Amino acid sequence: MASSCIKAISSSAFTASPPPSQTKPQPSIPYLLSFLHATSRPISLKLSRSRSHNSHSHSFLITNVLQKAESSSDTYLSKSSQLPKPTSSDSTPTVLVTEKLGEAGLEVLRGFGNLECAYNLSPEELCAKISTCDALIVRSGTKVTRQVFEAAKGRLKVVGRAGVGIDNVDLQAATEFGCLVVNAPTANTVAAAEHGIALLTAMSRNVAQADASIKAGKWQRNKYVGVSLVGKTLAVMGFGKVGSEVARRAKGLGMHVVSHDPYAPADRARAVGVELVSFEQAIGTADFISLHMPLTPTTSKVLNDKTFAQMKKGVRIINVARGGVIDEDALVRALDSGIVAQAALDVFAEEPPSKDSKLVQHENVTVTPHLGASTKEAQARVAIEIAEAVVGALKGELSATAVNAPMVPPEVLAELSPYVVLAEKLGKLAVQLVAGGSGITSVRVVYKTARDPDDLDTRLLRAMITKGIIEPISASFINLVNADFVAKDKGLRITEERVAIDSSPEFPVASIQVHITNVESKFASCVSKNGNISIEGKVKYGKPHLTLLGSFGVDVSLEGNLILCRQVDQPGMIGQVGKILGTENVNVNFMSVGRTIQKKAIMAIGVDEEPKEELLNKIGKVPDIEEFVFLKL
Ligand SMILES: NC(=O)c1ccc[n+]([C@@H]2O[C@H](COP(=O)([O-])OP(=O)(O)OC[C@H]3O[C@@H](n4cnc5c(N)ncnc54)[C@H](O)[C@@H]3O)[C@@H](O)[C@H]2O)c1
Ligand SMILES: O=C(O)[C@H](O)COP(=O)(O)O
Repeated sequence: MASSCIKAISSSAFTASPPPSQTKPQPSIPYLLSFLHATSRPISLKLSRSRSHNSHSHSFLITNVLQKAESSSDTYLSKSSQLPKPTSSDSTPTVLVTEKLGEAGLEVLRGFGNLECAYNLSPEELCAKISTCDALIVRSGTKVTRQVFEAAKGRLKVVGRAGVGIDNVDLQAATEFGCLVVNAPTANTVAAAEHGIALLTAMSRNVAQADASIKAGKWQRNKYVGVSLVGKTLAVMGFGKVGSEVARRAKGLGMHVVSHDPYAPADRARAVGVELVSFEQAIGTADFISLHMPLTPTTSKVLNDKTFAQMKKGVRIINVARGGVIDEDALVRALDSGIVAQAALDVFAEEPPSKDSKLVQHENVTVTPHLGASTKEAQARVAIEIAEAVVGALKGELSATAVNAPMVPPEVLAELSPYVVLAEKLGKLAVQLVAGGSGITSVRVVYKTARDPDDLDTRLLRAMITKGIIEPISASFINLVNADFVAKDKGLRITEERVAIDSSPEFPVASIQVHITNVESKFASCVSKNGNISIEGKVKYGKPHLTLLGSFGVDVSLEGNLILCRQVDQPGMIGQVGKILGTENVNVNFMSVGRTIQKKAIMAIGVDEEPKEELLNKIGKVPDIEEFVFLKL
């Protein structure tokens, strides 16, 4: 039974991590140190202060006292060069850089240990070399696969991605092999936004085509008449770091800017003079569409035959996000039919694209080879940021830009592990209940527990709720280290409360509640009396269960996918829905009907596979089903 004692754990969770560019060394954490340095001998270190190339901050560089003299030179290798013999003594860390990195970052690395720059390595060459390296720094062109981690034989401790997207790093394998992955999430934002604007303006005035024509000896003034930007509508799809910077700049060009981002706070958009609209409204009204969402299962091929057909004839598309958000074959068809007048693309589903790609060769398409982050300034910032993050990680410091890491002592992790799964699922579920267009800014988490505050470390649970909420809608990867930083960056405030209950403290938490405040829901039944989206979960028999949805008590195992229906509480409802699922061969793994409130009930159905849209439509048409929602877990 809940006692009346409610103790606020933190009113704001966002005091821990400054932005990466201002990050100073954090106090070392013993278990992280042992995690990172499990296989190496202790290093004698001294701290030296150096001016960072980022004019806002100073940084501490680490110099190895014992090895400095012999490790100051680096080795540049090309693909054809002989692979080097191992360069490090046991105690001097070796950092391998496999793609062009700014000189300022290389300088930081030289000051730390052995530096090797070996560009254009084949996968085999990378695997052959990696067992001599403690850290690896890559950009988007190097695939850091499971084979690389296997070949590292436990020596590789850190992978640094000099940029945002880490789709080229096998995170699961990195984690399995105990290798920390860090990135530089903000350093190239402006560069990517500027490239988006460069493509927008170049495309609208046929700059690339006219340039090629004149170089081919032609003078085609009539052929390359362009279109004006002023007064035209630009739809920014994804109002995150890059999207909001593009919007700001497009406003300066006199464009009318709307944005679709189901998860962006409306006030942040309003501050830039941008209206958040639905997906259909955005693509249906735009003269130009600029893509800035991450590549996730939800955004994969989000521009396809069906969505191109909803666009204004003659629309123009810009993509500096990820190639996979467009169905490239469908784009060729849309270009051929004239629905899309022009496209300007920096990114491709496969990079580099094949030489005879119809899309690349299309006369109405302008392409660049993934240059979004490639300005001198951005590359200098990225290089310093990633070099400092890698050096910090090799020293065992917490990193604000870590994207994976077992940061909790194993015994605590073992005890919390079912609650960790529950926390992530609750976050994932809650975010899917938010109606598009209403940004999430405030989340309240309530833990019912019999434990003393000192015996319950909620950082991991909070991080997992944050992960569940943010990861499905963002390019960000969340863990204990970066959860608060990312949440703050996205304008999401998470507060925690502990409700003391009078029972055995054997289990860390009796239940976890997640309340999302000030949003609209796409499933009214999950809104509690105080107007919040409210859900509660418990661990039962070691498995996560949903136990409360708004004011309805339910009991549903959080596995597979979930269909929630609100219905009139009367016999025969389960049979009707079950029959529809059965006819379509959808396997129901559980079903539960929630408590009756004013002759209403909630039916929760767990299904293994994702039902087709037609099937869901059929459920929606069952008489006396008042609302329903499908949720992916
Ligand atoms: N071309 C380049 O060189 C280059 C450089 C930097 C970033 N990028 C790419 O640009 C993209 C954006 O990067 P960012 O740093 O702005 O990331 P971000 O996480 O700051 O922003 C992504 C935004 O997309 C929104 N979003 C998620 N799902 C959506 C959906 N279904 N519809 C609409 N919006 C959705 C999120 O709410 C978020 O606001 C990423 O794919 C990144 O990899 C490319
Ligand atoms: O994700 C990123 O940061 C960009 O796509 C840039 O990639 P790059 O480092 O290969 O230029």
